[in-house]
Amino acid sequence: MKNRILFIYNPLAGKSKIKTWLSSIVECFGRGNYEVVIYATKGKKDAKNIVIDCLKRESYDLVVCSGGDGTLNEVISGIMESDKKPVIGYLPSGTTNDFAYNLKLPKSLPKAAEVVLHGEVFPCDIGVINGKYFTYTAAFGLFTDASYETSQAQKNTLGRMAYILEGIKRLPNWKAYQIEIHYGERIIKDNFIYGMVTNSVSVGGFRGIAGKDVLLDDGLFEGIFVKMPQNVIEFQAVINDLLKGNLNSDHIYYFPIKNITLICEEKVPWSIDGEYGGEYNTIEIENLHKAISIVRGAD
Ligand SMILES: Nc1ncnc2c1ncn2[C@@H]1O[C@H](COP(=O)(O)OP(=O)(O)OP(=O)(O)O)[C@@H](O)[C@H]1O
Repeated sequence: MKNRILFIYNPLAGKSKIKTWLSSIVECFGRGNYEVVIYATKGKKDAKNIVIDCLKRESYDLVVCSGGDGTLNEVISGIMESDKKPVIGYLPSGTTNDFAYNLKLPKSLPKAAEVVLHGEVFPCDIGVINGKYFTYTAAFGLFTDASYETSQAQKNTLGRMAYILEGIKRLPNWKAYQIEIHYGERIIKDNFIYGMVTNSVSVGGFRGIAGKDVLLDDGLFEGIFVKMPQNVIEFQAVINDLLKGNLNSDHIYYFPIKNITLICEEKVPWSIDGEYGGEYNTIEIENLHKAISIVRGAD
């Protein structure tokens, strides 16, 4: 009997790059002796629902998705909510593809399809934030709403520049949240303009933003929380430190996280893997150690 691939792609992700390569990808899977079941997503949550539905009815050896970090999040969430846990393959075709950078995947989609068939399967940590899964980042504050409020049309025209322009528009309106952070035995109370819990060397296309110690399977996330600057010069210095991954700054709390709770009197909007994740007073985040199996490329 042939091995089976469930292949889900977002036809609008990035600049609809997938449409050029669809046939080459299916041919590649065919050469690998796989039977391929294909779905194009039609909107939000579609990828997640397809995974849950298909895995309920049948068995697949691989679930492969093509799209950006949002589509990957939905596929992983679908697998996390299913009883079956097939290996995940990823063909990055989104705008920034942050998580793909961790997986050392080629930019060429047919080459990434070869990696899906012949790469290394490795167990990867996944995050859960108030019951929702995340692959590589959960964040609040400065710029984070740009990640989900930038329109697909803008992204399709300008690529990653669309996110940067949306981010710049928000610069004059930075806001601080008074938050109590509980992790391990420690409690931190401060005013924060930005916070991120991440498992990625790249966030928003900025490489090295989470420091040099990122491992996807160590059971730990990197936590980065930026205190409110006192003036514009301090603000500029903090942004520079953050974007350069200079995290040993007096303005930044930076520490490893297994579990964390954040409490704020006002509701804080969160971005989860670059999509809108809801607004909360209390946030609980946990690292689910080696919860999924995903294919990665070689160095
Ligand atoms: N046919 C569709 N029409 C509109 N939205 C879709 C469609 N298919 C999927 N989506 C939604 O679009 C969102 C963003 O998609 P995705 O992450 O794949 O691409 P992207 O935004 O271009 O890439 P990136 O996340 O790297 O910026 C996802 O949350 C997904 O649910």
